[in-house]
Amino acid sequence: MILMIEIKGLQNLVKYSYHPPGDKSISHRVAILGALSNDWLNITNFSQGKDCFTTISCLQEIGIPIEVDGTTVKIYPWKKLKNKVNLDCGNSGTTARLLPSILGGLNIEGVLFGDSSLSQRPMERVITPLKKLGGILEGTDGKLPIKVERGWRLRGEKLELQIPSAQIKSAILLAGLFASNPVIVKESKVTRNHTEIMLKEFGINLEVKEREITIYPGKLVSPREYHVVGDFSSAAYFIALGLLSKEEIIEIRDVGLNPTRTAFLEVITKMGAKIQIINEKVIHGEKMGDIKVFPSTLKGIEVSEDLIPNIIDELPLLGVLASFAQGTTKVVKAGELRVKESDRIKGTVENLKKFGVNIMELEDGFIVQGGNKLRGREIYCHKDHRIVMAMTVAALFSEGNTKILDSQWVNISNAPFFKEIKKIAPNSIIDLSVRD
Ligand SMILES: O=C(O)C1=C[C@@H](OP(=O)(O)O)[C@@H](O)[C@H](O)C1
Ligand SMILES: C=C(OP(=O)(O)O)C(=O)O
Repeated sequence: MILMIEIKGLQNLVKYSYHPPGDKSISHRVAILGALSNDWLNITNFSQGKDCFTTISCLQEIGIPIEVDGTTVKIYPWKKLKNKVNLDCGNSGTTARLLPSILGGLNIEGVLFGDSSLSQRPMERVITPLKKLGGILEGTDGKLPIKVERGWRLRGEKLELQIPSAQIKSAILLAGLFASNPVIVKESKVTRNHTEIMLKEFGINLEVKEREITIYPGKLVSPREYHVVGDFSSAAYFIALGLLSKEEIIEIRDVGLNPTRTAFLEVITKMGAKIQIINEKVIHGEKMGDIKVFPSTLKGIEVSEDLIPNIIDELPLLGVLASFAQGTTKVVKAGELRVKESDRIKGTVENLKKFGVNIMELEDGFIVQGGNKLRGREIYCHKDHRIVMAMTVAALFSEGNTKILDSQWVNISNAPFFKEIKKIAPNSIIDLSVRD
């Protein structure tokens, strides 16, 4: 694994067809629903991110028989689960926020904990709504560790969410599977809807009216085979490379195009990006297709507030693209970025400033004055995969060399990231890893 890298900027890029790894959000969910269905399930193109294997090892820890062979994951029916578990959720917010509902629903006592980053992230946002449904659980000052007790008696309630978060919505919907009556969740803004789509794929009766979702408790039925579409968020870095390149170099293949995930495409198109979507189809209710990316001259934009939840993980990358665009780009109402794996507003602003970008930090976003000429630097990405990948794009279009001190964190969502980057930028990546 590459631990520390140096990136030589402004080298020749090579034409490449990028197949992103399986979608991270969908992989977490299909592993969880597969485990709950208590039947066989063969999952192909499972995510290559460590976070999804964290979910798998937590499920194995509670007694679900799961075999992993590369990107194929086989889930088997189970007879007896453990009564009491300690679950290490590592760096993964999705794991820590979705699994309390599973422990409660399956009547397992447990403690969920995580690494130093995850231990700083807010958990009250799932604890409070789960308690309203009848869940018995407690956090530690609103954070991890979370202690889940046995004996949940979940009832149907209508919950209105103030924070736009697919993880909170999904925690409630998963608890709804075990409730005595239908559970209704009303979102303040549309967030990614993979849980809703997948629950239907597993035979659950679910109604969606605008931002209001009703789940009718029921037994999950395994589809037996599930192919995960390519991860749009991983593809975004490669789309950015294709836009900034002087020549046409990138085509993205078999990528998820669920509209609640692709606000990045909407925003960059408004900035002047030339892209073409082809070969669209739907699998397991999820839209997918190929994206052709053409070199583009970009202009600054004010990102619409309503789109923020659907572009949230791509905002550091948008900061990078805005650095090369003409004019001003403004991102506001994105305070959620401060409570991700790191403070992503700080990490984006601090690092782009090092590259020489004219960027200003706001409480809930940032303002970039475009038209910058970037210069390579030594940077630290606060052990955050999305910051490492965004800054790699910046480094490839900077003069001189950039050293990324903590590049290994890409493995959280996309372990083969640098292997793939080397195929597009063969002379740009120098591996500085020190191995024993
Ligand atoms: O549900 C999910 O799979 C995710 C939801 C988002 O988090 P929030 O729910 O906290 O917005 C996103 O940032 C994260 O990468 C994955
Ligand atoms: C925020 C992220 O994930 P999680 O919340 O699952 O840690 C992410 O992948 O950018």
